Amino acid sequence: MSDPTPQERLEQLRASIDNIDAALIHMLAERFRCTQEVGVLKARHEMPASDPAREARQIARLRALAEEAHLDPEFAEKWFNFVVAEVIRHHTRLADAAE
Ligand SMILES: O=C(O)C(=O)C[C@]1(C(=O)O)C=C[C@@H](O)C=C1
Repeated sequence: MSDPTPQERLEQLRASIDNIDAALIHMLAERFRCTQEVGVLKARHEMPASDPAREARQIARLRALAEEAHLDPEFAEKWFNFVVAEVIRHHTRLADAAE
């Protein structure tokens, strides 16, 4: 079989990107389902919304995984901090509603 044209190769790659983006959305939704339950638990038991020690451990772990996977560890850390900021916002809202 002949090599794909540049346009065909672009379309093949975009089909893979579409699948990866869909998987990421589903994984993020699953993560937020878990953190939502964590938020309810924390609000009910008056636990602090954030846990900086847990975050530090997770950042170290994710940076190491990123390096192994040839992904920029700075990017991995930024992604984690971005997601955690949103989680803490949700936790805080739940705690305020429980007061
Ligand atoms: O593990 C927790 O205690 C959470 O609330 C979850 C989570 C996270 O999204 O990974 C969010 C906030 C905390 O500071 C630490 C971790």
